Amino acid sequence: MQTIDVAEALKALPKWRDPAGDRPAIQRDLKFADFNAAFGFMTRVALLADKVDHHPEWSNVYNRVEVLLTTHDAGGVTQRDLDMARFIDEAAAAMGGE
Ligand SMILES: C[C@H](O)[C@H](O)[C@H]1CNC2=NC(N)=NC(=O)C2=N1
Repeated sequence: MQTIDVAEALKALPKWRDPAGDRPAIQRDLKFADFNAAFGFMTRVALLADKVDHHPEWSNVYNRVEVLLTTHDAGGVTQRDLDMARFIDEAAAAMGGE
């Protein structure tokens, strides 16, 4: 799949940033009211991720979730990451995350 320049991808995703690691990727850092809301968000995302076989790299500490998206096979950010980022933004909003 064709890769998309990270800076270009971020123009359409105001809540996301460039993690500036060793691979091209996009990242969003989220905070929820509590663990229950954070894990509810992760559950929503996990169900879609497995369905579409595109999985976030993420970590959770209590009410915080860090999500990184990249497409391993392509070695960069692709449309699949942008689609997942949009879903994540919707799921985060639904669970009161910001
Ligand atoms: C074999 C399987 O299709 C691949 O490993 C999938 C699984 N989930 C994935 N998730 C993400 N984020 N990037 C991938 O390239 C990817 N590849």
